[in-house]
Amino acid sequence: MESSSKLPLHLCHVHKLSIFINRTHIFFHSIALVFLLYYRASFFFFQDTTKTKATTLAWLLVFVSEIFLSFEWLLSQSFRWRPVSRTAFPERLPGDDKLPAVDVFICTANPEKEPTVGVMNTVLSAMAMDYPPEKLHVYLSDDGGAAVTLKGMREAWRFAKWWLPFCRRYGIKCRAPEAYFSAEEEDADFGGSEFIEEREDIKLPELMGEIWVQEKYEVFKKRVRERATVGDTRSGLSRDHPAVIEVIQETSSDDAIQENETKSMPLLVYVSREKRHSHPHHFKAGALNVLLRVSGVISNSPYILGLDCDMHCHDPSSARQAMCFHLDPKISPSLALVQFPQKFHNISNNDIYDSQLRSAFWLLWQGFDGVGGPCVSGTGYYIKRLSLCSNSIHEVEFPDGDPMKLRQSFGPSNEFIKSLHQNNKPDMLIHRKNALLNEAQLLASCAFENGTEWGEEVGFMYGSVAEDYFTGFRLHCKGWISVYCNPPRPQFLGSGTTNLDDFLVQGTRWTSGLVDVAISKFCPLIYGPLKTYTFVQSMCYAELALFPIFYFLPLWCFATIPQLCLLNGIPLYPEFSNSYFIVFSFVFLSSISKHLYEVLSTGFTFRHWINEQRIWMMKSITSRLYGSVDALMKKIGMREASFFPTNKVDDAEQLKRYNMGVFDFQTSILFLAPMAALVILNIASFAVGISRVIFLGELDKFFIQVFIPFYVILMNYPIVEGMLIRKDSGRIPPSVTLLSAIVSLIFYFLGCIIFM
Ligand SMILES: O=c1ccn([C@@H]2O[C@H](COP(=O)(O)OP(=O)(O)O[C@H]3O[C@H](CO)[C@@H](O)[C@H](O)[C@H]3O)[C@@H](O)[C@H]2O)c(=O)[nH]1
Ligand SMILES: [Mn+2]
Repeated sequence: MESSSKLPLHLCHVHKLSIFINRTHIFFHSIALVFLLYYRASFFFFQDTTKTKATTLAWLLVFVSEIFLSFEWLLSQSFRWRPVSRTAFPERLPGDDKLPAVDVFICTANPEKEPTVGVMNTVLSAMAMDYPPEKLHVYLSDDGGAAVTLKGMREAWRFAKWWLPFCRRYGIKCRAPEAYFSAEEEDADFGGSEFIEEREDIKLPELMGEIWVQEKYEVFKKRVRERATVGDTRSGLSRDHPAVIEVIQETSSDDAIQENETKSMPLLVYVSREKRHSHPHHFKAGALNVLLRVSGVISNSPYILGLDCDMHCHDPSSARQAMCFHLDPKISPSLALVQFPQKFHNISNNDIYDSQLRSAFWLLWQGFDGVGGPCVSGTGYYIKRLSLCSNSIHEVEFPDGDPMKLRQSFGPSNEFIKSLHQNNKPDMLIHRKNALLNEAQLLASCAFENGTEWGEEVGFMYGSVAEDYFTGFRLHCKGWISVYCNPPRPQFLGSGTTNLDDFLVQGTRWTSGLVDVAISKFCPLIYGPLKTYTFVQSMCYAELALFPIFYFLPLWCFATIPQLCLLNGIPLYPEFSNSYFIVFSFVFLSSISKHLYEVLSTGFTFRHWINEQRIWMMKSITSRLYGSVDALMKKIGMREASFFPTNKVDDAEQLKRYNMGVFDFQTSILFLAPMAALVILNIASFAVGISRVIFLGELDKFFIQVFIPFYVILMNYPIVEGMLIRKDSGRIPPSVTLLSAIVSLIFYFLGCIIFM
C-alpha cells in the first residue's frame, strides 16, 4: 500500500515521432506557401500586357483565398505542435472514503426528439457508475418541462433498485441497460474477456437473476412508453412553465430488495427550470447554470460530470479515471477539467458523413492537450465546481468579504453563496429539506439571474450556442488548464448523426456558435494570446473560432473562380513548364498526403480519407456559410439565437442508407442547391477545359485549372450520382437538379459579364 501510494496516478506520453514528422512538414510546407504567395503577389507588382481588370479581379480573389487558407493552415498547426496522450491508474487511488463527491448533470430538452427511454438509460448508466453511491448525485435538467420525463425519472429510480445491485454483483461493464441487453452474445461488453469466461460459469440462480432483471427492464420501458402516449399535457409548454424540482424517492416496497441495497443508491434529482417567453433562457448553458445552483444547495459536490442525454456511461470507471488527475497534487490546483472524447455507438464502417468527428477526438484534442488542454467538449467531462464559480485561478478560496459583491455576482441567495465555500456540505435530506427545496425553486427561477454575472463571468457562458467551446476558452483565459483522457475502452457513448440533414443542421449550429465568439470581443486571436496557458493554445482556440470563415470563403471561391475563368479562357495558375508549377503541385500534394497520413495513422482507411475530403467540401459550402451568416445576423440584431436539439430518433430508411454508405439527400433545398449547382458548374468547366486542351492545345496553360474541377467532381461523385443516376427516395430530386442547373447558368452568365 505504502509503495503503491507513491506511484504516479497518471502518466503523460509525449508523441515524439509525431512531433518530428509534424514539425518537419510545417517547415517544408511553409516554405512552399511563401513561394506560392510570392508568385501571386508578384502578379500585382509587375507590369504585364495581358493584365486586364477582369484578370486582376480573378487573381485578387484567388490570392485572398490562398491567404485565408494559408493562415488557417498555420493556425491549425498549433494542434500538431505537441501531441500527447495520457494513461490513468485508477487502481492507485486512495480508498473510497477519500474520494471526493461528484454531481452528474444530464440535460434533456425535447421528449419527442430525445425519447425518454434513451434519456433514462443515460440516467441509469450514471447512477450505476463504479463510485461510492453516497458520493454520487445525478441531476437531470428537463428543458422541455415534460411530465413524461418526470415520470420516467420515477420509473428509472424503481428500476435502478434492481439494475444497480445487478451491475455491481456481476461487475457489468456496460451499465446502460438498453445497450447491455441488446449487445450481441460475443460483445465484450460483459466485463471483458475474463468476465466472459466467468459468465460461462454463471450458476443457474444468477442466470435467472439476469433474466429477471431483463424482465424488469421490459416492464420499465413499457411503463415509460405508456406514459409517453397518454397525452403529455405539459410538453407543449416547453417555453412557458414554472420550476419543478423533485428529489426522486420511491419508497413502495413491493419488491424484496434488501434495505441496504436501496440505501446504496445515488441521489436522483429532477430539475425543470422556470421558463417564460419574456426571459431569454440561454439554451443548454442556461440549463447547466440552473443545475449548478440547484445542486449547490443540495449536494454541492466539488466535481461535476457533464453529460448530454444521449450519451451514456459505457464504462463505469470514468469517475475514478478522472480522479487520477483531479487528485494529483501536482496539477490539481490549476486543473479545471478532465475531458473524455465523444464516441458514438451508431457509427457505420464507412462513416460517410464523418459523424464520429475523427479529426477532433483522435488527433486535434491530443495536440490541444499538449499545449494547455482541450476546451470543454459538450459532454463527457469532469469539471471542478470551483473553476466555474471563481474569477481567476488565484481566487481559490472564496473571499469571506463583501457579501454585497457576492450577491451581485452570484444572485440573491444566501444559501447558494454559502455553498461557494467548498467544505459546506448541505445536510439536505435530514433537517432542512423543505427549506432547501424552496431555495432551489428560487435558484431555478428565470428572474434569478437578472443583473448578476451568470453566463458572463460565472458558470457556463452565454453569448454562443457553442457554450462548451466558449466556456472552455474563458476558463483557460483565467489560467486554468485541462487534460484529455482517451482510454482504449470508450468511457461514454452517444448517438452520432446518421443522415445528411441532421449533420448539416448540427454543423450550422456549431459554426454559428463558434463564429459568435470569433466576432465578439472575446475573439481568441485578440483576447487569448497573453491569457491562455501557452500562446499555442490560444492559436488552437483561434483556429476553432475562425475555421468556418476561413473555409467557406476560399472554398466558394475555388469552386467558382478558376472554373469561370477557364470558361472564359483566363489562366490563373503557372503553366506546366513554369517552375512555380512545382510549388503549386507541392502545396496540393503535401496537404492531401499529410491529411492521408493523419487518417491512416489514427487507424482509419483510405476510404475514410475520401469521406473526410468530401464532407469538408460539402460542409464548407453549406453549413459553414449559413452558420457564419447566422452569427453575423445575430450580431446585428437581425436574428434571434436558436438551438434546435439534434434528432435522436433514427428514420429506418435513412439509417439503412447510412449503414450502406449511400448518401441521403433528403435535406433542405438550401443545402442541396448550392452543392448541386457548384458540381454542375464544375462539370461544365471541366468539359470546356478538356475541349480547350484537345482542340486548342492549351494543356500547358490550363493544366491546373482543368485539374481543379476534375478533383471537385471526383470527390463529389455521390452528388453527380444523386442527380443523374439514382432513382430512390434519397436521391437529389429532379426539381432541385433543375433549379441548380439554372443557378449554375446564372453563375456562368455573371462570370461572362465579369471576366470577359
Ligand atoms: O435548450 C436546450 C437545448 C439543448 N439542450 C441539451 O443539450 C444537449 C446537446 O444537444 P444536442 O441536440 O444533442 O446537440 P449536439 O449537436 O449533438 O451537441 C453538441 O454540441 C452542443 C453545442 O452546440 C454541445 O452542447 C453538446 O454537448 C455537443 O455534444 C442535449 O442533451 C439537449 O437536451 C438543453 O438542455 N437545452
Ligand atoms: Mn448530441
